[in-house]
Amino acid sequence: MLRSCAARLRTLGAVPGPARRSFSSEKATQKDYSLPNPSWTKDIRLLYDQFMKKCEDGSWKRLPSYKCKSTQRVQNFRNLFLDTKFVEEQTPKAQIFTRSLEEGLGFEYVMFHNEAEKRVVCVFQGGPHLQGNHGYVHGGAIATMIDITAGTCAVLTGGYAMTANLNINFRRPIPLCSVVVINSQIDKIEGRKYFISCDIRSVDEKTLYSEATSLFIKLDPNSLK
Ligand SMILES: CCCCCCCC(=O)SCCNC(=O)CCNC(=O)[C@H](O)C(C)(C)COP(=O)(O)OP(=O)(O)OC[C@H]1O[C@@H](n2cnc3c(N)ncnc32)[C@H](O)[C@@H]1OP(=O)(O)O
Repeated sequence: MLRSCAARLRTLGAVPGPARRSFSSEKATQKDYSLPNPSWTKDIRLLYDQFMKKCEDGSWKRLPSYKCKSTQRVQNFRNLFLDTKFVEEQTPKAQIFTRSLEEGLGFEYVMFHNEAEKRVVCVFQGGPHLQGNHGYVHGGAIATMIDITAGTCAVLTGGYAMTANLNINFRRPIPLCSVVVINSQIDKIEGRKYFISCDIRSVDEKTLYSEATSLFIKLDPNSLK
């Protein structure tokens, strides 16, 4: 399975080689990583197209994704919650964890948000550098994807929030390089507490790979002090 996966990535030019073009850090920060790239398989492209169709009436929105964010929301977060010295010294080097691997080798995904339904759906293709057991995606990588999908749902609904609790049942192993759909939904909001459930299914929805419940706490200015 891994060999065919690597061969496919080589054919597509996604495996880095000595002659591979490297982006300057400035360009890398501006590239939207949630758009199709040559490492995307037929399945992820198909789902991408289906969700883009759903975006046409405005009920769903594709969420752009960058290695480093410099939006107003991020600036405000830094001002509210981070020490100035830390921001100056550390944040220029910072990158979003799930965008830190080479194209096609790690986390390939695109998220869509439905504001009315308080849902975020993530279409995810786990590349060969996410291996845990042979041929399968590492549980930590699965947890990461559940966390950012549910976290995005919390943040888009309520503002700055952090994971306080995450419970996952891993039902079936996810084959490396396959495509799965992560569906997250806000179940309940109690004050600053956002209870979000999540499941991961195969493209045909027949296989349930994982299910999770989570608690996100909306940050207040004293949360991180
Ligand atoms: C778009 C971006 C997507 C990002 C997705 C990625 C998200 C992450 O990776 S976050 C990283 C992992 N998480 C962390 O590091 C968070 C560490 N924890 C913390 O900093 C704090 O505990 C924090 C911020 C969650 C809550 O602190 P604080 O704001 O002071 O809230 P606190 O007063 O303790 O609790 C608020 C309420 O939540 C409850 N609560 C807090 N933690 C828990 C918990 N683990 N389980 C159950 N209840 C909890 C409290 O009991 C309290 O309830 P009540 O109001 O009824 O008394």
